[in-house]
Amino acid sequence: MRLEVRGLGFAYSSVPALRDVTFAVQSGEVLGIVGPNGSGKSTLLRCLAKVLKPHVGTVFLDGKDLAGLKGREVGRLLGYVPPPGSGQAFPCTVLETVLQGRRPHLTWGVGPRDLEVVTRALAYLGLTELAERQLNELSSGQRQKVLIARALAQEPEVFLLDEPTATLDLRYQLEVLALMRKLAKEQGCVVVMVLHDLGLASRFSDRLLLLHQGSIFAAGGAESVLTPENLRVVYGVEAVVTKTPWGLQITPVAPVSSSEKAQEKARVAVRSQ
Ligand SMILES: Nc1ncnc2c1ncn2[C@@H]1O[C@H](COP(=O)(O)OP(=O)(O)OP(=O)(O)O)[C@@H](O)[C@H]1O
Repeated sequence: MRLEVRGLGFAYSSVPALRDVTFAVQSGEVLGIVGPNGSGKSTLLRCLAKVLKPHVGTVFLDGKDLAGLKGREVGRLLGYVPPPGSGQAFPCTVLETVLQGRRPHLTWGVGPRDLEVVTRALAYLGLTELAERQLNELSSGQRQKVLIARALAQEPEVFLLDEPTATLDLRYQLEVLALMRKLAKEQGCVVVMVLHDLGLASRFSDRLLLLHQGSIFAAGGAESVLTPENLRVVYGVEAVVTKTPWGLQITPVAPVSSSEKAQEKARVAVRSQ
């Protein structure tokens, strides 16, 4: 599987949110998307998930234009986990919600293999005991786990996860991100995930895409993307970046004043010419 994005652009009404975004992710790779609030991360993921239609540019899945794929086919290929707090909790139980993940695979109703996949997904996220509970009776972290379990049950080739760990406790942050790496490395899935935690992003991603005002500001390995210089320009913070055996540790020290930020931007622009 190869997910390729060429010249993608999107605007809400006439306000641009993404400009000329181009990248590709191969089978077995984990791509982390990072960037400050409003930089376009969720919009990009929603374009990849076919929730939004890009105004320009194309998303290809193994060379096929995503725009031309039918719902069922998209459901078998793409597993999308929306960001925490988006959308409403429907009047469904946990089990019913996770079973929805099997829908693109069903022909004659739910079979033993579907139940096996769903049972495994529930167990993996520690949800077995909550299977009969209504979704709207859960905590936000528990609800997030249900949506991740639903994507697992879908057994897609591409996982698109928007802040999957934002509401999870420490253990499940690690469990979910380690599982995504395992699915990429052992089953050849493509994993694209938006993460605000730059330390976790550096640890669990093969490559990072740093978005700034709707465009790709930097792309590549964590050490080349999460430099103090890039963090200063894009996030507007002075930060100390330390290499650890568990990825990079980013310590924000102080905000950069707007005049310093403008000067730094100009310096970077001159250097990149
Ligand atoms: N439904 C919408 N209508 C109008 N503008 C929107 C809408 N959703 C997002 N935007 C705007 O599009 C831009 C990109 O938003 P997006 O949600 O993609 O950013 P993000 O990087 O995911 O931010 P965050 O880290 O805060 O989740 C922002 O300027 C935002 O205000």
